[in-house]
Amino acid sequence: MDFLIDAELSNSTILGLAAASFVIWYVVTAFTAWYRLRHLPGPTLAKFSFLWQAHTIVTQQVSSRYINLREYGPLVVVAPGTVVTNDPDVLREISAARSTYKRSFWYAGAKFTHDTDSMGTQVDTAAHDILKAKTAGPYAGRETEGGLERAVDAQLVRLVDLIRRKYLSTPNELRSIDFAKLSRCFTMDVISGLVFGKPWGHLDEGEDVLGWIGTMDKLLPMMSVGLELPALRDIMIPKYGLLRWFGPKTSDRSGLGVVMKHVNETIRERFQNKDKPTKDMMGGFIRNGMTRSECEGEAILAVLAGNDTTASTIRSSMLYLMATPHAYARFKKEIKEAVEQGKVSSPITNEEAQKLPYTQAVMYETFRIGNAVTFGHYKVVPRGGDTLAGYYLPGGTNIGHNTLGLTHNKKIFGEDADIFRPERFLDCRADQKTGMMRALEIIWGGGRWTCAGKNVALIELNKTAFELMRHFDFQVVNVHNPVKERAYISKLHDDMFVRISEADWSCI
Ligand code: HEM
Repeated sequence: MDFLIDAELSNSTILGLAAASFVIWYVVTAFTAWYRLRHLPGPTLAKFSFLWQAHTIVTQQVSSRYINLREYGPLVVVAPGTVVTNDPDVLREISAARSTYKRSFWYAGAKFTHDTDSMGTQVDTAAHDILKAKTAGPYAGRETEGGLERAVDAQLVRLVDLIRRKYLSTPNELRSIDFAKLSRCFTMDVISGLVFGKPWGHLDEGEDVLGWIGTMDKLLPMMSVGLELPALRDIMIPKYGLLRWFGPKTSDRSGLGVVMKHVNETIRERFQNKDKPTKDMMGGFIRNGMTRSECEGEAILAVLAGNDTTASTIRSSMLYLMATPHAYARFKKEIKEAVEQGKVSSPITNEEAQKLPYTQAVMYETFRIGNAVTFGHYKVVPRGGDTLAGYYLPGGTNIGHNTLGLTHNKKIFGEDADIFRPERFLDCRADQKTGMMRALEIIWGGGRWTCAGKNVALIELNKTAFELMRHFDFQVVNVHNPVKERAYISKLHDDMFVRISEADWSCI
């Protein structure tokens, strides 16, 4: 009996000791984190705890809170040992070609499988650079039949055709369509067509054929919280972490596993038929010596990074145009004149689009205010520390993009930075325009970390709004709730119902 009481006592003593150790550990680490960055501004809770970020994401306050961080200045503490900036010069400096900043472990948190790293999740700089070099040609369109532009054009033609077939409204019939989904179908077929030479078929009938869209809607919120909490990353990502047991698998009946299975089977066939080279990105990856597992990782990354980012910007362009009558009319007028004067092909070429001032202003204003990326992409301050924007940052500090803050930075974009006004790129001094363009440029990341799909995205953005407005007119169906937006590490949209009708030029 005495023996049992002793055992109970010692068990509760052990529990008590463990709890006390945890509290001491937490207090010491929280104090140390605060002490190291005590000279920097930021929300008080964020200086001691990751709760500020977790709360921001879970309560859907990413957009408002990250934009309002501008009140604190260029560098703001958002979590222990973690700073974000809305200053494009700081971002340019840390990502410059010769910079010694490395990626933080945050990037590894975006892994879907424990044993595959892609260029997007690889935190070792040398290993990242090797993958970047092997994928550079394919991403530049050097391996694509007819080049990147022809591949985008093919999907644009299918998008216009799908709208004519299924979604065109007339005075006698309202065919309301969720443009949030339609825009994702378009970018999904662009990227799958580029990677595999044949689109997955989202634009055949406007359906989420592999279930990717629905899966990402569920996964992104969890992924966004997981990325920001180091403790969670530490139990998920390592070799024997939870991802190994609970991550998506090709044997799954739904979700990401289904897409992975499809991707992996296509790649297996490619490797079995290596003697029959193909003119697409995957063919290029294989010719550049990438292993099967590397090809699998890069294919999923391309779909992940290349789908909703661009789709989100495209639907923002349509939404902001519909909500801004003068911009809608002015854009239409430029389209009408360009077509009548024979200045543009069908579809418009990238080069032609770049010569149309208002088309460019709409594109850049949408890229600014409707950008899909919000914050993150942390790099680590090298040992010895660094001084940025006048603040000393100790070595080991994570510093990341506050893209929302940057795109709403009033010092760069003007006092009315919170509204959509394409004219800001036209009615301004040359130096102001240069400042705005330089700020937008770093949204893609800089140096070795620059977005690999930037050229693809810019081609899509240059053409899509122009072609849609050339053929059709758009109207918001639900004016009280035009769209449901959720912001995580990137933005998600649902229920953006629009009425699309044949373009009516009589009032332009
Ligand atoms: C509006 C559209 C897009 C935006 C705003 C965007 C933005 C970004 C950003 C901020 C990064 C990370 C930079 C960093 O780590 O510092 C990135 C990386 C990446 N993006 Fe994009 N992106 C877009 C479209 C695309 C498209 C269409 C593709 C594919 C065709 C793509 C493929 C990638 C890849 C593969 C990476 C990883 C690059 C690396 O690890 O070096 N992105 N993108």
